[in-house]
Amino acid sequence: MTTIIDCVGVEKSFKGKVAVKGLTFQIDKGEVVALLGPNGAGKSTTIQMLLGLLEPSAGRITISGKHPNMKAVRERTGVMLQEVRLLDTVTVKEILQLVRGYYPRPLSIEQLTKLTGLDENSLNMRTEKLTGGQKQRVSFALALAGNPDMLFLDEPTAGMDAIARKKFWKSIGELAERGTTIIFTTHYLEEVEVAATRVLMINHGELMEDETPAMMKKKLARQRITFTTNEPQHPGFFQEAGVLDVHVDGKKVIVFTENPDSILKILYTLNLEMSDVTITKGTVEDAYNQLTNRREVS
Ligand SMILES: Nc1ncnc2c1ncn2[C@@H]1O[C@H](COP(=O)(O)OP(=O)(O)OP(=O)(O)O)[C@@H](O)[C@H]1O
Repeated sequence: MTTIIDCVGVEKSFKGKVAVKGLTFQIDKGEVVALLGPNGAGKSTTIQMLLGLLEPSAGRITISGKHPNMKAVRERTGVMLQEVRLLDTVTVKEILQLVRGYYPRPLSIEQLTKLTGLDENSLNMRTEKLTGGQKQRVSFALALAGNPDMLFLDEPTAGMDAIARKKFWKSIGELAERGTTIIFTTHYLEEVEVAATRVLMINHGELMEDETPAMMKKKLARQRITFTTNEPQHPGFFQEAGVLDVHVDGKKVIVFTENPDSILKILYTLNLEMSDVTITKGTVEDAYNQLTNRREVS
């Protein structure tokens, strides 16, 4: 594995207020990394430091051994930041051509439209006439214009409709298959399951977890056994070892456990009438909520 991003003991304070604390991680070529954390956790600040737009107050960031704002690094980097600002009075095609011109080996306009879903009609539109969704596509096309081998995406799908988001992650998948290294933030946790190979979880500016989405789910997510019964308060639901929590709502019971198979066997031995039995696997969202709640409480 080739390390591309090396972040060692990175800190950032704004007027004495700490936004990022002692971040240390390495990212290898081809990884698709989700940077997760609640509002204000320090994700955007971290991305801006990785891009060389903000200088760390302490610590060191190198990209393939170089400072992030060196030309050789910027030429290989594509960026979508939260706020989309485009030059006015030019057409989409003109702005794409302009930006392509900065790079030694840009993608063609055809490749860009294919990856981003921009159509002929929007290529000829002036940027100030674009809808929010079209602006997002242009912003994505601008990020890809230089044929980057590293992509930084800060909440790239915020404000996209469901179809646009699907198309976006399909293209990200294609880029990942070609070996593009991708770092993104999102508040849509299902996107983490679809796209990420690794999750870096940040809270209060500190790195809390560094693992795959599957590990995160396995380690943290509780699974649910849901059923309906005439005896929802039966002590057996509450007392079995391996039962983490029980919610009762009328006749409906939800048993939370990490081991649904063995708990289900035990529930059947109680000889109750149980119907509508379902097992729901934990999601990254559940895992994330548990993790955040746990940290807030502790
Ligand atoms: N330019 C700035 N000046 C002062 N404080 C800042 C600045 N940028 C960020 N902060 C503060 O640093 C902390 C981390 O902010 P950051 O934007 O990195 O969080 P985030 O995880 O990206 O949040 P969100 O999910 O809301 O985008 C917050 O307390 C924020 O108010």
